[in-house]
Amino acid sequence: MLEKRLEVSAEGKKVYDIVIENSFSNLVKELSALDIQERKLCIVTERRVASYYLEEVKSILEGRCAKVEVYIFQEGEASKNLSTVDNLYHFLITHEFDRKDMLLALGGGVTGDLTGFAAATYLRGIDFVQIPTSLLAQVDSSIGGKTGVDYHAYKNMVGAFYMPKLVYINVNTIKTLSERQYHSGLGEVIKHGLIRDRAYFEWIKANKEAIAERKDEALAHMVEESCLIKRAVVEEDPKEHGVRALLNFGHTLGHSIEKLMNFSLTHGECVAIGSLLAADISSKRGYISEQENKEIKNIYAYFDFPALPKELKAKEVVKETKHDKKMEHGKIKFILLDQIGKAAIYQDVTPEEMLAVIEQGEV
Ligand SMILES: NC(=O)c1ccc[n+]([C@@H]2O[C@H](COP(=O)([O-])OP(=O)(O)OC[C@H]3O[C@@H](n4cnc5c(N)ncnc54)[C@H](O)[C@@H]3O)[C@@H](O)[C@H]2O)c1
Ligand SMILES: O=C(O)C(=O)C[C@@H](O)[C@H](O)[C@H](O)COP(=O)(O)O
Ligand SMILES: [Zn+2]
Repeated sequence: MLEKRLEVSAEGKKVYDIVIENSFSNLVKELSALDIQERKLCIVTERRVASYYLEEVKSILEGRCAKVEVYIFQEGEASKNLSTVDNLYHFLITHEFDRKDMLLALGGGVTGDLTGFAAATYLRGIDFVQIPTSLLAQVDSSIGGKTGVDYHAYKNMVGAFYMPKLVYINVNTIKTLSERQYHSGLGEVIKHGLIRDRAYFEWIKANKEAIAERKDEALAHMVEESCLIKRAVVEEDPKEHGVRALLNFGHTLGHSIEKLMNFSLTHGECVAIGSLLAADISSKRGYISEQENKEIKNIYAYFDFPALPKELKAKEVVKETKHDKKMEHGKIKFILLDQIGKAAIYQDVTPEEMLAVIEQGEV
């Protein structure tokens, strides 16, 4: 039985727990600590996740709170927009949700991001809980309070920093993910090793078969280690004034590709492509060695990440980076690797450097 608890603090005070288990058995106990007895709960989820987990989660909550409502939307990044949030607001209003009620985000990063944003803004803020079911959401998006939606395909353009009251992870839900979506989550997992923790990167390399086979021990270790890394960064810099930008490694070009491909590639796949390109720039600058760059390429190759789509025009990919949220006074804050396990922010990466690594066609 897996039972881990990581406290997430801000300014020295605990804000919420990340509970890592391998079932939903303790979900009610954890929610009861948030006084759900008198509160209405709205499970926000999407069709695919609902087909796997809604009945189980709903049935264990029924009778434990004032009422359980369910709001279901169409799965996929194309739903992460204001229109879905608008429909959710309408649902909450017509079902008379008030400030004491609570939203539960049951699903991947799309569900967590949009539910968190609705919670941040509905009635100027109601409580919400993250119940992440994808690997990506368990290791990354459910932690740290970045909530939001895409706006006309511009990634996460509208949002708020808004903390959940609890992150409840059932690691076993990873088992029902498609191969593609599982690998997508590994895009963020490898990022954690690259930016912050060489030993974790080495562990990923040494355990790649167990990771690929989704062995219980490998999943438990990977989710916990990534949560520890993400927690450390967001505790240090909750609102991305500094070090939190390192979590954006691979995202400057990754988000451009995600938008230009109209979400036909997943977020994690685009982050992986963006990470390989950022590693190439780091290598060309002599920050990491060719050998280190090869090690990075090998691990992404092992997990079969897609190549940069041929139909993309390098100039358009670079142009799109102008909409990055890390832009300051017209200068992009680009994350490069000083070494494996150590990333840094650079404000002098030129469009030509980005063009060169895209056009060299090695990714
Ligand atoms: N807020 C943050 O800090 C943060 C961090 C990283 C990514 N994100 C955002 O997260 C999103 C990507 O998250 P994602 O990859 O989870 O996407 P997602 O929510 O679309 O889930 C991916 C796919 O997996 C399916 N799925 C989810 N859980 C499942 C399960 N247990 N079994 C079977 N299928 C399951 C979903 O139906 C969907 O088709 C992007 O929008 C990205 O921008 C946010
Ligand atoms: O938590 C963070 O901070 C991150 O940057 C994590 C990223 O993996 C995530 O994709 C995030 O949503 C990107 O943020 P954005 O501010 O670039 O939209
Ligand atoms: Zn990401």
